[in-house]
Amino acid sequence: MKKFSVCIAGGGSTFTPGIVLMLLDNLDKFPIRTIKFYDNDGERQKVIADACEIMLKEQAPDIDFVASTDPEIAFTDIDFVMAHIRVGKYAMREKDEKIPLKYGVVGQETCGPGGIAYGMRSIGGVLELIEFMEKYSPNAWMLNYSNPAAIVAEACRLLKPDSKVINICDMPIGIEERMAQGLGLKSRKDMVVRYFGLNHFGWWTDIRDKDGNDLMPRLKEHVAKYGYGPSPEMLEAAGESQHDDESWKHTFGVVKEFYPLSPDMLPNTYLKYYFMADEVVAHTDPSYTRANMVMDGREKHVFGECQKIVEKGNSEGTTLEIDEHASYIVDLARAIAHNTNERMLLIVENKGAIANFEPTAMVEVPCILGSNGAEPITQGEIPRFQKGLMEQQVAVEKLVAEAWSEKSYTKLWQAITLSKTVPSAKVAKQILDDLIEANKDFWPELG
Ligand SMILES: NC(=O)c1ccc[n+]([C@@H]2O[C@H](COP(=O)([O-])OP(=O)(O)OC[C@H]3O[C@@H](n4cnc5c(N)ncnc54)[C@H](O)[C@@H]3O)[C@@H](O)[C@H]2O)c1
Ligand SMILES: O=P(O)(O)OC[C@H]1O[C@H](O[C@H]2[C@H](O)[C@@H](O)[C@@H](O)O[C@@H]2CO)[C@H](O)[C@@H](O)[C@@H]1O
Ligand SMILES: [Mn+2]
Repeated sequence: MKKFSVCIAGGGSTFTPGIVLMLLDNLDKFPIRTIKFYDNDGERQKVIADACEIMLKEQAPDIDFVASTDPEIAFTDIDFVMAHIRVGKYAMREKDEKIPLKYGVVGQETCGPGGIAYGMRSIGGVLELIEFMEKYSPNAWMLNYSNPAAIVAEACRLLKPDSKVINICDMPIGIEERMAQGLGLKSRKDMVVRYFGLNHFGWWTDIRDKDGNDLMPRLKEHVAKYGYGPSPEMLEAAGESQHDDESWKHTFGVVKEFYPLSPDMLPNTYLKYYFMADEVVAHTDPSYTRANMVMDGREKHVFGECQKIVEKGNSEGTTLEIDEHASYIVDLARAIAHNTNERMLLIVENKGAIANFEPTAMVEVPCILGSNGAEPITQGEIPRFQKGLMEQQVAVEKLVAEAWSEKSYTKLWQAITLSKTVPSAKVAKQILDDLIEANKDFWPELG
C-alpha cells in the first residue's frame, strides 16, 4: 500500500499528540512515510514536537519526522494537510468569550460575536495555509477542522473556490458516538444518518441501523429525558468514564431542554447558544470562561505530559491518549486516497442538497467522499422553523466572510446585529468596537 506524507498545521495544538497517536494506531489502514508539523509559533510547537518525535521513534521509527516554522520545509512533498490552527491562541479566545459577556451576550468560541471575532482571525490564517499547500504540494488535499468551521468554509468557497479543501467538524461524530453507546451499538458506524444544517447548527432527521431499522424512537425517548447525557443505567455500567469534563457534561445533558421545540428531529448540542442564550449568559462566570477552563485543564495536561516525555526521553506511563474520536481524519484521508466512497457529514456548498435553501450556503449534510472530493446527498425540503433559523445564521456567516474580504465595518456590524444571540444594533456596535480594539493585530483594518 502507498505510504503517505502528512503535514499537521497547528503542530503546537493541544490536539496534536492525540492525533499523532491516533495516526500511529491506524498505520495498517493509512500507512505513513512522513509526518511534518507546521506552526507559526516555534516555541509552542517545539514542546509538542519533541515529545511526538520520541513517541514516533518508539512506535514507528521508519516514519520521517520534521517540525518547522518554515512553510517551504513543512509543505513540500505532502499528500495531506491536516489543519487545526487557532489564530490568536487561547489568549484571544478568552477575549472573544469575555467581551460579549460584558454586554450580557453569549461569549462562545464559535457561536455569536465570539465566533465572528475568531472567524475574522481564522480566515487569513487558513487561506495562507491553502496558499502554502498549493505552492509546495499542488496535488495535496487539506482536511480542515480549524474553527470556526462555518465561517472558514464560507471564506474558502468565496475566496478559494477551486482549492482541494474538505471542511469537517467532529461535533456530530461525538454526539453520534454517544447515541451509539446509548443504543448498545458497537460503533457510530453501525448507524446511517440523515442530517441537515450549518456547522454547529443542525438536526438529525433519520437514524437507522444497517438493516434499515428505525432507531429514532429509542433515541428520542432517551434525549427527551437525558439529552445526550447518559441514563442512570449507562452511568452505573460505565462508571465515570464517559466525558469527564463538567462543562461538556452540561452541554450534552441540556439538550433535553430544547429538544421538545422540534421533537420530530434530534438537535445539535450547540443550538443551546441560540435557544437558551439568556440562561447560558446567566450561568457563565464572566471572569472565568471556557477558555480559562481549557487553559487550566487540557492545555496544562497536554503540555505538562509532553514536557515529562522530553525530560525522561521516553513516553512510559504517559497519560496522553489516542484520540479515537479523531479517527474520522483517517477515514477522510483514506476516502480521498483510496476512493472508498465513505458516507460522512461534511461542510459543503449546498447546491440543492437542501432543496428549499440558498444554493451557495455552506451546509453540513451527509456526503459521499471519494477521490474527486465530496458529493452531497440530497436531504429534501426542510421545515419553516429550521429554515428561518438557518437563513438568519447563514447570512451572519456570509457577511463575516464578505466583511473580511472587503474590509467592511458595516458588514461586520450587520453580521453581529443579525446574530440571534445579540439583542440590538446598539449592543452589536459596542461589542464590535471592543472586538476591533482587541483584534488589531489580527483583523484587516475595517473602513
Ligand atoms: N472542527 C472541529 O470539530 C474541531 C474540534 C476540536 C478542535 N478544533 C479546532 O482545532 C484548532 C486547535 O485547537 P486547540 O484548542 O488545540 O488550539 P491551540 O491553540 O492549542 O493550537 C493551535 C495552534 O495553532 C497555531 N497557529 C495559530 N495561528 C497559526 C497560523 N496562522 N499558522 C500556523 N499555526 C498557527 C498556534 O500557534 C497553536 O500552536 C482550533 O481551531 C479549534 O477550534 C476543531
Ligand atoms: O471548549 P473545547 O476547546 O473543549 O471544545 C471546543 C470544540 O468542541 C467540539 O468538539 C468536542 C466534541 O464535540 C465532543 O464530543 C468532545 O469529544 O469534545 C470535543 C472537544 O474536545 C467542536 O466540534 C469543536 O468545533 C470545538 O472547537
Ligand atoms: Mn466543531
